[in-house]
Amino acid sequence: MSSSSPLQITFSQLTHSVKVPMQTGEEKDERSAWSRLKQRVFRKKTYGERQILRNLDGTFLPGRLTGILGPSGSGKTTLLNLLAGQISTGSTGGDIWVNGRPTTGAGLRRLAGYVNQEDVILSTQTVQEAIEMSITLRPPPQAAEIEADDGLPLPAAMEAHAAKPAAERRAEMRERSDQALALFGLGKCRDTMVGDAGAKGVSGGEKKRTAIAMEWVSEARVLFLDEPTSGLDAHSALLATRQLRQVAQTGRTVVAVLHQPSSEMFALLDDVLVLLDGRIVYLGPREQLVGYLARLGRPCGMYVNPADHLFNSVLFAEAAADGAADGAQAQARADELVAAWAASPEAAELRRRVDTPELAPVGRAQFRRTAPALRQLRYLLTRETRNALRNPLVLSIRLVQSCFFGLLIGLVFLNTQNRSVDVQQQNFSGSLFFTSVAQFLVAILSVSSVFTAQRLVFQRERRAGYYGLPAYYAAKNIVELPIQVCVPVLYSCIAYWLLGLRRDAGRFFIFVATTVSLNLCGFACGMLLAASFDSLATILSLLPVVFMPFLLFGGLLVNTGNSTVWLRWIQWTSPIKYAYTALMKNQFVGYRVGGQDIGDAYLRRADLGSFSIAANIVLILVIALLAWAMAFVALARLASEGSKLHERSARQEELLLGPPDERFVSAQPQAEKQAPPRIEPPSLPESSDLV
Ligand SMILES: Nc1ncnc2c1ncn2[C@@H]1O[C@H](COP(=O)(O)OP(=O)(O)OP(=O)(O)O)[C@@H](O)[C@H]1O
Repeated sequence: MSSSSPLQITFSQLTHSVKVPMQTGEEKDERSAWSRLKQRVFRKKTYGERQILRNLDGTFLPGRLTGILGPSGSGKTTLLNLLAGQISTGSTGGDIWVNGRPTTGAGLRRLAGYVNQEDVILSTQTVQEAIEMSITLRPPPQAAEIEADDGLPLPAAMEAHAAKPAAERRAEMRERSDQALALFGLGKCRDTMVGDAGAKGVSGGEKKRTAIAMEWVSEARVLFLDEPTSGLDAHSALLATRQLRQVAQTGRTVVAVLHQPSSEMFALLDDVLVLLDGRIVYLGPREQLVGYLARLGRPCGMYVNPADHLFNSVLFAEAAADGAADGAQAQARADELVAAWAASPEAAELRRRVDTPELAPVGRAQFRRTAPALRQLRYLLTRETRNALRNPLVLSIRLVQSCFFGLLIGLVFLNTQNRSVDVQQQNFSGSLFFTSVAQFLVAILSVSSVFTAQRLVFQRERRAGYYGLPAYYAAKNIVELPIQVCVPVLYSCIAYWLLGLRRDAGRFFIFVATTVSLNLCGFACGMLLAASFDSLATILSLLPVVFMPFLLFGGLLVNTGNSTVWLRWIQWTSPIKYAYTALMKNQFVGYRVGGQDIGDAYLRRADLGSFSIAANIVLILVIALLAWAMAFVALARLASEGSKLHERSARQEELLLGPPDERFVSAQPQAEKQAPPRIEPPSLPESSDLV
């Protein structure tokens, strides 16, 4: 079955460089401070290329755990991200192959699971829910699909699985998540929420293992992990490495960047890649590293951790000897180590492996898949609802806030209808303006603060292929909708009657419709801001710039008919103005006090335009729709930001499914091509083996 085929990743002459601003020497001149400032501000910045990875040749083998080691800044994360298709900045050169088929990071991303340093998981999910989300939204290939790779049409095979009764599929999912919980030692905390800095949940180690388990259950045949043990205590780090080794032993290709592995952790590695200054100084079996270093004249003592020896006595030899690393000396040492590696028999053996890779076919069932859109939507609706309910503080603050504003405005302008004509005009217009401003502003702030906190989760999940943007956006809006309706309804029920606005059910419903539309508009604008800027601080500093013109042209502060002509257009962009106009017309059209018609005359003086109430409400909704659409586009950009997620994805699949590169086919005997080595499906270790 090709789904069990091992995947060997090979790369040759891999380079990566980024543009960095050039350091121009500061002149020690006698020019005035002003001249120096001018020179600084107006000087044209020049950029130079910085090579982060330099001509790397290597291979990662299936069934083996490879550890990438090296000093900070040596390019470990860059290499991992490049292969996992997580980099879009800079320029990349060289070749990458999977089982001899040419590909790029974008192609590998269709096959590989990726765990980054941050372990971003929605904080209100429990460990079990997070793992089950991965199974539901990124279902592993079913037996039928694997068979399909051997001949049957794949869609038919997928349909066969989808046709299984829901209960049966649920039982399969539960069984799979139980296996993951056992394998990664997460049984004890299965029902604990993941948590975040604000609300403590599982421990750092458990969170990391949950992130790994989420990739494991998706059955990706390749796993890239960036520092899966950082921040863990020695025992948890060892446990995590042991689990990675077990995952590798099921035939998967596992590559992890490791920092300072202990001797026990080091002993669990099958292969080691040592990077220095963006170049390889060793790549091969772990057990041969010590012998190799001894041949370089750096023998490792019997009771010394080889990883410590590597760092302290080989990579940083000069620093150890002299107490400080001189730049030129360090460079010379790096050149020497790279040259020694290039001339070594180990490098020749590696070259042979690079030139004669595994050629087993890559199957369609090996590509990572996302569940059908409807299943995504159903799942996300449940998750978003659960998330809202598990954040009762946020929900209750919004409701309490609404009551507070309703009471505040109601009590300040209590029973305005019993006051004199002048006071009524002033109080009603003031309170209706306050209503418009408060409803709009509170909606913007509440949604942008909540969503900026979830931005990273969305970005990571979207990139990891959990769901499509339409399903996410629809679920987010559907779950938010009742809240955006309840908040203004609550406000209206309190404020309308306390204020003494016209006692007429029709007018009350118009008041509610206006505040609800305005809330929805504020919600959409908040989403747009949160999708466009990455921090709440940026949004808060930008908000006055956007908000003040809306406020100024909101209808109360400036009589637009008499304002500066070329600035009047701003009023047509202001949802506050439309809401205020609708509320004012609702109150003042035909409003009579003691038989005297005071409403229409007042409205004429206010010069709020000729649009009807309905037209004003429709215009608020049009702005809301525009902001919604723009927020969708901003989210789409956010999801693909920093990655070439969809880059020629179909073309990459085609290449991976196609025949191996000619150069490898001619290099290997015919017999090997016909009968690729087969790795049996994973057999799960007993959980008791793990600790
Ligand atoms: N986009 C970029 N622009 C400029 N420099 C970059 C960029 N990406 C990486 N670098 C630089 O490339 C070098 C390698 O970075 P990388 O993150 O791969 O190192 P690392 O070995 O993973 O380090 P660490 O162990 O500290 O995480 C660093 O000096 C880093 O500053």
